[in-house]
Amino acid sequence: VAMAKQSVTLEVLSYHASATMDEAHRLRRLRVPSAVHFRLHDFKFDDIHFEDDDTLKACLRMFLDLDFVERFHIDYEVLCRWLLSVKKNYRNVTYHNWRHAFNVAQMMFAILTTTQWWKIFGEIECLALIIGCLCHDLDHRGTNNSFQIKASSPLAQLYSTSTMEHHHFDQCLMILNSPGNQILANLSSDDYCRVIRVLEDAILSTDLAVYFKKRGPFLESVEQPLSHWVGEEPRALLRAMSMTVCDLSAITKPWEIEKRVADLVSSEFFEQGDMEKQELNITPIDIMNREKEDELPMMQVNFIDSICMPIYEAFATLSDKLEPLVEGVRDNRGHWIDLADGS
Ligand SMILES: CCCOc1ccc(S(=O)(=O)N2CCN(C)CC2)cc1-c1nc(CC)cc(=O)[nH]1
Ligand SMILES: [Zn+2]
Repeated sequence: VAMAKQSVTLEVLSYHASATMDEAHRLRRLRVPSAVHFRLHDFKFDDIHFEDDDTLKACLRMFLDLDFVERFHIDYEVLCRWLLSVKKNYRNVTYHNWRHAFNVAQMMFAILTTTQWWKIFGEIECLALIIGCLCHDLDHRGTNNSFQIKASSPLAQLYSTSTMEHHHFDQCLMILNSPGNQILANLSSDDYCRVIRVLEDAILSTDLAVYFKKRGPFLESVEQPLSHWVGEEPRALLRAMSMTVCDLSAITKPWEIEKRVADLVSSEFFEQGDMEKQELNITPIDIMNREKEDELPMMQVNFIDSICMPIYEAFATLSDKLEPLVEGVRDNRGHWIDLADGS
């Protein structure tokens, strides 16, 4: 019986994960426009007018232009199925959905190519970073780590720290190992192990608690010459910080985009607050409490000052090509101040 149950579980897991054969077959035959057509190098990128198919084609374009398909002998139809499976394993939640992951991956692509930092990281680490961005919030339920603990959810029993981020990594591995989705199948075992190790570190680095721990040492090293970042530890630190820079990058976008995304973030926060009131019978923290909605603009100003500005300024110090990101944050700070003053 146990074996039977085990096989059923695996069946369900692999079915749930992998997209059907014909979806992948359909996607692989579509023409994939250029990165310039999709504006994938643009820091002001906006996915609002993208159909779901366009997001998948844009991901194919990123893999092709970063030369991953050639260098890692990735079977193209397997890549199509893997992308469909990743997208399928994002839930239809307000903010932490496929579109968020897609935008985070596009920002990583834009940074790696515009700064030429792909030369510092090399192909293996770039592959892990892009896979990490696409997978970093897999199966997000629209609730944060502290909610898992408060609700003593099954995930909190599995992982006591970085609860959601461990689950996202677990989901990422499950899809990478699902039949028909094994885009890393043709890597040497050394290369495979390196990708997985960098991948785990990248996804776990998207926990803001981890970012706070690592940011100090990073900010102290930004005055170092670029050669400093070639070293193993400095490179790992730069990768971790890059994940946060991409994860929070809506704050750098033109006001219309930032406003739209902040509405999604606050809606998801308020939905969690509602659940905490109704199901857990506790008063949610201010950022998740609808009754404090009028304080939202000031919260964003604090978010920018305490979390965002330091890291974007540090990145612009490392590469002046990233100055537009800092300008975007400064501009949005002004808009949030205006809204806070009720003007
Ligand atoms: C937009 C609705 C209000 O959104 C916020 C309110 C407060 C703070 S906070 O810096 O004070 N801080 C962060 C760390 N938490 C543990 C405690 C609270 C951050 C955000 C916010 N977060 C994100 C990332 C998901 C995106 C975004 O746009 N805004
Ligand atoms: Zn995220």
